[in-house]
Amino acid sequence: MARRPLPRVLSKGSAQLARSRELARTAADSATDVLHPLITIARGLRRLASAGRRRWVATPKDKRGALLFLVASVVLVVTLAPYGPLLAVTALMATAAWQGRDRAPSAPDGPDEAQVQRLKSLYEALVPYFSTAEDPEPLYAHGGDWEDAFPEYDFDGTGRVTHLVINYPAYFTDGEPESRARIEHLLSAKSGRGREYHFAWDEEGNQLTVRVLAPLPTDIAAQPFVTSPGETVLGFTDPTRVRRTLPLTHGEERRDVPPVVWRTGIRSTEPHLLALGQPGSGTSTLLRSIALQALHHGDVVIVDGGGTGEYACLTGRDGVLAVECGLTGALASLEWAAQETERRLSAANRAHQAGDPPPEDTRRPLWILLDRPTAFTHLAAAEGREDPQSLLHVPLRHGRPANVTVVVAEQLDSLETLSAPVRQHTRARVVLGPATTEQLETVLGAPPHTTPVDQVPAGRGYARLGAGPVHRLQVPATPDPYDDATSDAHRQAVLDLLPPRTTPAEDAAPSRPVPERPDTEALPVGSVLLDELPVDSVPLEKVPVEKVPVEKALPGRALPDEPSPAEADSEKVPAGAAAPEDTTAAEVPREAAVAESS
Ligand SMILES: Nc1ncnc2c1ncn2[C@@H]1O[C@H](COP(=O)(O)OP(=O)(O)OP(=O)(O)O)[C@@H](O)[C@H]1O
Repeated sequence: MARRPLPRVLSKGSAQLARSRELARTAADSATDVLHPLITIARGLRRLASAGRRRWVATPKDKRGALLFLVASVVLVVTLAPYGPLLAVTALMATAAWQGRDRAPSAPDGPDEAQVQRLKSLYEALVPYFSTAEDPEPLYAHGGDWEDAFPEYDFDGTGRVTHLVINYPAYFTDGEPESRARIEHLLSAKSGRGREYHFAWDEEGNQLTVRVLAPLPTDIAAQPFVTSPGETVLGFTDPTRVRRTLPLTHGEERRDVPPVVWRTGIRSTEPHLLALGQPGSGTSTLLRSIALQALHHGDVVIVDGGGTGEYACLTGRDGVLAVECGLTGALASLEWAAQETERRLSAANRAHQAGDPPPEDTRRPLWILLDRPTAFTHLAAAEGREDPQSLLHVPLRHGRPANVTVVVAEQLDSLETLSAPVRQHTRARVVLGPATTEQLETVLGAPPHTTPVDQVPAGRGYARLGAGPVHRLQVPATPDPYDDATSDAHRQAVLDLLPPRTTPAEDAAPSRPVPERPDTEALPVGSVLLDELPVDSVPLEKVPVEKVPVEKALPGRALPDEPSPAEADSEKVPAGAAAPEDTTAAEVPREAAVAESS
């Protein structure tokens, strides 16, 4: 996002201030140049005086008389000698100038021997890639001159390259991803592993700029972010691609960090998101972070296929319509969400035709957050029931004008099990945790311009909004507050963001009778059913895993004792059981449109 311009008065004032500062700086520089000899002599006199004082203090008291006599004799001789005072003052000034000279060792002009060795070895390593036998004047040749090839370089304190500009011949195939990847791999290996490098290819100028990226901050906790409605902070990134910053607090400290902001709603070009990662990479944490932000302005339905109760803290909170951990509940909630999307669309259409603004009840954002939906896919196939993913088709396809947003978190290995609409309509993408370049490219649709590192902290990865640039991403720490391993500060940060409970804890005791409810089919399309449901919850500190069972509230439905899908997965699905047809469809190419996060 472009920075908002300063008000005119302010920007004019600051321009004048900057000009005055510049003038003052120039005047000070000129004065320093003119007065430099005087400054040097004054510094020398000061040094001579302090040396004299030291000498006087160091002289034993009984010898001070003799010393004083010697000095007085010299002064007398000098005074009486022809031109003596003049010569003495000249000698004193010369000595002071010598003593007052700047003694700081001047910085070496070029690289030291070890640095030259590093640059030479990089140059030699690049020769096979940047030379050809037909080139009459090769820029790269064994034993050749590296200085023409590397016009700019910088090293850190340990002597490793931190910035390098590389000239390469025009015939190098810099338009081919494979050729680039080879060079990038070689440079990151030769410049020192364990760091992340950013590569900027200037195809016009035949120059490659390599930069070492500072690690992204991993200590940013969940907190209220300064964003507009419709903006969700996915995490934080480098300042190179994103010019906007968000003011954040970190304990006592305040700092500005560039965010990756995802825009949803009617004008969004990537209204739904897919987050993928290895187990434990932090996709559930990302979903929790999104849920906490979504609850500021909207309602949330959570479908948790992982079945580990990671969203229990949201159960019964204001705006949380359901937290489903079982197949029956997931199906009921998603069916309702599909109907609600249709209702909103037709209500908005009727209003458009009547020339009215969209009705109020179609404007409040509705978020459908699914964690590991493929766990339900396997379970549904084993039980011969409908795949919950098939119910996402309507919200995915028509969600944008209806203010319905779908976020899916899944494990990388299950990408193929995601249904075609999920892969097609989720144009905002996130990959967290370790991933190969091929996996990143498959999910994001483009390779990142940085090298992946071996050790990735939880919540670290890449994000791409539509066809925009690939950003490095660090998700803010938003742990499950009921997890024993969560630190007190992080737990409190999440608890502070939770909306109040809609259902008081005492009312939501497990013994509370379930009210009589009509069957969903009998309800008028769009009835807000879920937010009136009882919440099986007990006081915060006692209950980690409770859900809002839609099915309990629907007397018409059978209520089997459901195992968590994760368990059922392993128990009921025979190894190699085929998934339903639509879930094994070949990878649909990602049509991307974009959004720049900044
Ligand atoms: N952004 C983050 N900052 C700090 N810690 C994180 C972050 N993301 C995740 N973690 C920590 O990493 C661990 C795994 O996170 P999480 O449960 O979100 O991963 P996951 O991908 O959903 O894994 P699984 O599918 O196995 O549950 C948790 O202990 C969590 O607190």
